[in-house]
Amino acid sequence: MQSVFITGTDTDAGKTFVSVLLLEAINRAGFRTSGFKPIAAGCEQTAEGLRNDDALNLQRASSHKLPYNMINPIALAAPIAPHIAAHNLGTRIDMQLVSKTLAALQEEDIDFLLVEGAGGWRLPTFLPSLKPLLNEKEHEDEPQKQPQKAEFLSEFVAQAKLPVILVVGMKLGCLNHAALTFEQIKRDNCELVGWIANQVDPDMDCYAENLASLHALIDAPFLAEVKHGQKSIELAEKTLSQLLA
Ligand SMILES: Nc1ncnc2c1ncn2[C@@H]1O[C@H](COP(=O)(O)OP(=O)(O)OP(=O)(O)O)[C@@H](O)[C@H]1O
Ligand SMILES: C[C@H](N)[C@H](N)CCCCCC(=O)O
Ligand SMILES: [Mg+2]
Repeated sequence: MQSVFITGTDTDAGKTFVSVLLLEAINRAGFRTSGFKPIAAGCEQTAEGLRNDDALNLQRASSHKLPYNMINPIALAAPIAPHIAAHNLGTRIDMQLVSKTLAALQEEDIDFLLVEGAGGWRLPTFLPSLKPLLNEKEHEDEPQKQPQKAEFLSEFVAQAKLPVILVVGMKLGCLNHAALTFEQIKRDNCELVGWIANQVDPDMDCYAENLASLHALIDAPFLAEVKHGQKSIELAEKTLSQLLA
């Protein structure tokens, strides 16, 4: 099975929009797919539990049907940075659960697992700098613990050796975001399968020049261009075999 991590130049770059089109294209080519949204912030309370739109969209677009908890193990209600949402609940993001769920998914009978990040590449999963949790006072007399270090979702991607696809949300500011993200993925020793230009802003000035500038900035294969409102994506044979290698 091939697993791929979808990152973006920012939140709202179109990771979910593009992921759904990718899953549908790979389904059409006859492969068994599943989406995975390990960490989702911004959920509705339902009778079944917390539900996130990204995870539901990925679940719907997957040809291999799995229970919600496997598609989205960390579901946080507040639509804010996930580590802050967790902190405000007096808890922290359980990355062990994320790793265990990934391992379980990789045991499933599927050809392609698409893992959608949250926000951009350097999404924090834990930061020690937030003010102490309310119940932390009880532990004041305990010996000082080891200083805690910042943790990022990109570390999980590197540890799991997930190849990465970068979705560039085509809007003003994306050149800087794309260049920084590209450079950091390389510095983190992750494999960049390629990048996708996603036209989130239908009225972007000088779209063609911005696209040409991205080609100059990102030294990785250009996989696809997704126009605003595009309903499906055609993947080149080469791209399909690269994704499913
Ligand atoms: N090519 C497109 N055409 C039309 N609408 C788009 C396109 N790409 C994204 N959008 C819309 O832009 C919004 C943000 O896209 P999306 O939710 O996919 O971003 P994201 O990167 O997944 O964000 P998050 O960090 O919350 O996961 C959504 O309303 C989505 O439907
Ligand atoms: C709530 C939002 N739609 C995303 N799910 C989370 C975006 C987190 C961004 C964190 C940050 O880099 O500032
Ligand atoms: Mg999304």
